Amino acid sequence: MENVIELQGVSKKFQTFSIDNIDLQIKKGYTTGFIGANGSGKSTIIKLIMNLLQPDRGNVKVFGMNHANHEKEIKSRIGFVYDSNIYYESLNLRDISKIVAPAYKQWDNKQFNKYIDQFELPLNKSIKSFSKGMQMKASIAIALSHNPELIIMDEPTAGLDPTFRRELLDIFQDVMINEGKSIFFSTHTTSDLERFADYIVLVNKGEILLHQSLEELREQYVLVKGSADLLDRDTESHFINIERSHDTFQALSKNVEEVQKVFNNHVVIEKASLDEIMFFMKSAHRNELNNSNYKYS
Ligand SMILES: Nc1ncnc2c1ncn2[C@@H]1O[C@H](COP(=O)(O)OP(=O)(O)OP(=O)(O)O)[C@@H](O)[C@H]1O
Repeated sequence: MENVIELQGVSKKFQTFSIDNIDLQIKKGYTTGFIGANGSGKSTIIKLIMNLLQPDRGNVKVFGMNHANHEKEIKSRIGFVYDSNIYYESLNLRDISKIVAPAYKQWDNKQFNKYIDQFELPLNKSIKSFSKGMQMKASIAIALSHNPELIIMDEPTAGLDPTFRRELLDIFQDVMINEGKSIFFSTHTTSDLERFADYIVLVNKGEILLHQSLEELREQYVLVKGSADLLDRDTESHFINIERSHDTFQALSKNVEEVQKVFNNHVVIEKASLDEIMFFMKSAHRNELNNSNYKYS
């Protein structure tokens, strides 16, 4: 299967944070949701993909090309929505569209005006008078109006009200029906992903903890709830991570058959939500870092 984004052995070190030797392949024609706690490295990885940051080591390819030799072509084929306003604040949308349009061979002014109408944005007011949600809508309208093959977004639904968020997801779904397009976006709103992502990438402390199809995640991961006295060294080994309260526990497992065999019907087994998978894997990773013998997958 063809990849639109490929990171090979990519490392980037800041003073207090580092990404160390990561590999990541994002498949063409699918929506991939990028999740992880605050400060886990999502924006940094997106900036590396967009060449807004350069890796200390490793290789970043988009559409099979390196930025060093093909930056213009790569950027012209990407619709990029960044988590803060990258346009001049004193300009209005009419001015911005005039500046942006010539940069893209495929700019579609009719489509742009359609989005501006649909998103109820004013063309003549300066961007600085826009609310955060309006700024995000403006970025999305611009990103979608040059017929990009790949849409990369850093928290596009942040600051948007639930009604518009829903509308926007429908727009992205429409865009995806157009064969061959790919979406890669970071979010903290996992319910959005449960509705329309094909693949999920989970990052924690600059490491990719998980990259799987949403369908597989739904099938494999279960949340197990039971009485704490069922736990001992052997039974605990069937879990990725366990959260204990006084006399009960909740735990994440990837192997429902094993759990059923070990605990019979003494535990309750439910499908794990993305939030639960994220929570338990993140703390399993923390335990693993504290105790290098612990293995969570
Ligand atoms: N230019 C920089 N210089 C130094 N440190 C940086 C720089 N950019 C990011 N960091 C640090 O890298 C870490 C990861 O930040 P990043 O913005 O990638 O996280 P994130 O997962 O996008 O977070 P959030 O969900 O809160 O937006 C943070 O600790 C941040 O302070």
